[in-house]
Amino acid sequence: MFVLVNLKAYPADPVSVAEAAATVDGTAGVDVAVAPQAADIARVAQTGAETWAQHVSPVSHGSHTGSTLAESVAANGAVGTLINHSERRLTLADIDDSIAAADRAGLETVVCANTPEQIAAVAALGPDAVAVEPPELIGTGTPVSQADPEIVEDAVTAAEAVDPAVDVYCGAGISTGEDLVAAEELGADGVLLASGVAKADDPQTALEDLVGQY
Ligand SMILES: O=C[C@H](O)COP(=O)(O)O
Repeated sequence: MFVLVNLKAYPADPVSVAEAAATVDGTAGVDVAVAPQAADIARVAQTGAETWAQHVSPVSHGSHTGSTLAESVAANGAVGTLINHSERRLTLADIDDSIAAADRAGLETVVCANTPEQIAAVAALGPDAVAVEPPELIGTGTPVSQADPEIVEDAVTAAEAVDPAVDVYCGAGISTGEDLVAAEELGADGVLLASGVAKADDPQTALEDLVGQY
């Protein structure tokens, strides 16, 4: 089971969370990675935690002020990237170009989508994985696996029909080991989570509990 902890723009200390993630990584068959702000990628990667970008721009080297270059995040230690997170939406053409940019840089790709229909569309673009997240549940603490289990099952079916090689993750409101088990039982290969760890009083304990309860 893969767990990607997205730190978004929360004020949690990215290095402390990464150190905690590195400590629990691999426990009970759970692989834990951290996606910090782009500016924090290098120091997060230096902790030894598996480090991801939250976004890469659909561009290569050139005149693209303000971009997040896939080659740059890879050079600073990221091994993968989210694309089209619900809070960083892209056009379908830009999703395609961001996947191409990530592929050029050797980054793994997880493309997010809101619905099973969108999951089918982005799975056709050849990412390593897709992630379904109902926006209305993000940050609520109500796990998608409880509030809308059908969307996870339908996303798994939709991705499988397009490309069985594409892994399927789910996210929104996930914070406990029980949520991980529920996601897995719905067919997910992993989860995205954020507030359950980044906004916890003690992110290390939150991660230890998450993995310990799985
Ligand atoms: O990338 C993570 C997701 O948007 C889930 O966020 P959440 O765990 O705060 O609901």
